[in-house]
Amino acid sequence: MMETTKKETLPTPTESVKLVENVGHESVGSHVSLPTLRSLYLTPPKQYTIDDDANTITFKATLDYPPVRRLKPSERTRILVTGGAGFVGSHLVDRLMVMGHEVVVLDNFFTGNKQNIQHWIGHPHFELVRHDVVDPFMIEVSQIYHLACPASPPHYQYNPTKTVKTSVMGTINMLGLAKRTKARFLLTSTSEVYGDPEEHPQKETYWGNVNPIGPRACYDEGKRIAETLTYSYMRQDGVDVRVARIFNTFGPRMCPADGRVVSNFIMQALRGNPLTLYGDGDQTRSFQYVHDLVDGLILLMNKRYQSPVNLGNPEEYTIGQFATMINKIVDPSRAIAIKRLPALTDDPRKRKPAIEIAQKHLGWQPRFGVQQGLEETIDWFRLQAAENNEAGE
Ligand SMILES: O=c1ccn([C@@H]2O[C@H](COP(=O)(O)OP(=O)(O)O[C@H]3OC[C@@H](O)[C@H](O)[C@H]3O)[C@@H](O)[C@H]2O)c(=O)[nH]1
Repeated sequence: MMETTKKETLPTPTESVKLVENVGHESVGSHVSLPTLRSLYLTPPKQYTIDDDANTITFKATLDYPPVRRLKPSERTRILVTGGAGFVGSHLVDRLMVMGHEVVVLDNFFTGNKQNIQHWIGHPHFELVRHDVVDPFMIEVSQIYHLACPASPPHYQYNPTKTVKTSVMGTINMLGLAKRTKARFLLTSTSEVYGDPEEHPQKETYWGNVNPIGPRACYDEGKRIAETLTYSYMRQDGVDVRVARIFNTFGPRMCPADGRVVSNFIMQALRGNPLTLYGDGDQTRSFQYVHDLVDGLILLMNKRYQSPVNLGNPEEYTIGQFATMINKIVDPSRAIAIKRLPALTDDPRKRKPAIEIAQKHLGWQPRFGVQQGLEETIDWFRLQAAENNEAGE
């Protein structure tokens, strides 16, 4: 069923409308200008040439790597990022590389994409290993950012047993590595540990309302046990741990077909198709731009706070409002068309982070308004569509 709705009124964004030009925090060396980061995904050097007559594509080696900060060897840290070729992982890798550190990426490329970190391959500070964290991995590192796990509901529900194994065995393996090497370990947990919350906004002290046998359980129970494992290794073995509970995040390098609301709505609007709204569209989410999340993760790793920390932008929208917003940015002249689909099982009705802990203990709060983040993300999706067309992919 397709219908056309009238424009909905959007809530006033809580963020100032001043555009963000710099990200990061000098206290942990993560500060960098936004144009520097944008050059890594919005204007990457073309790494192929096309011969239309012969119908061939020729890939080139990268000649110039992006500049990285000059650190003394004693200041440079060897950092492992699991899931480093994924959406969030690759932005974290960009930042750690630009900061001047040595970065080792593990990825099984189930949802990650080599292209996301292509611009670092061959760099003397960078290593890429195709590896599944379900199997043990040996290396000497000082910090571990453990991101590896599919995060989009259709991806993590595609093979739920594997998702549980990734969270449980993957986290045991990485905690074992942290224990042996005395590396600091950061788990990327999720707002999904709160399930369909009965407390709003969600504070870190809330224990959640999770259906342990539903279709989302492989992910939310998987991450809950990953948190349990993390604090068990801390108490039992003295591992120095950090836990980030990440709320809905969006940005360039989201997989256009990953099935989450931001990529679905943007792709549908760009193609001139109706936007698919699950259920009544009154369920809410709070969306943060990926650079804010990366700022928060690096601060968390480098500060001393060991309890879980919410990282998210409290700017809350109903999904119906969000559809209107995306449609308007993509094409202000187009009346929105909505295709209503049945509500998903166990879909949380509302979600919004309480961020007082991050503000107090990390000195972090989001800087990007949703509007600026969406504009940049839509620019990137447009670029992708043009490039894929050209490369015939
Ligand atoms: O096309 C769509 C896609 C999604 N939706 C709705 O939009 C809302 C958000 O859905 P998403 O799939 O983007 O993300 P969810 O909030 O359900 O899960 C996310 O939670 C936090 C993270 O850990 C993960 O990235 C992801 O699991 C849901 O209510 C969903 O039903 C639509 O209405 N239409």
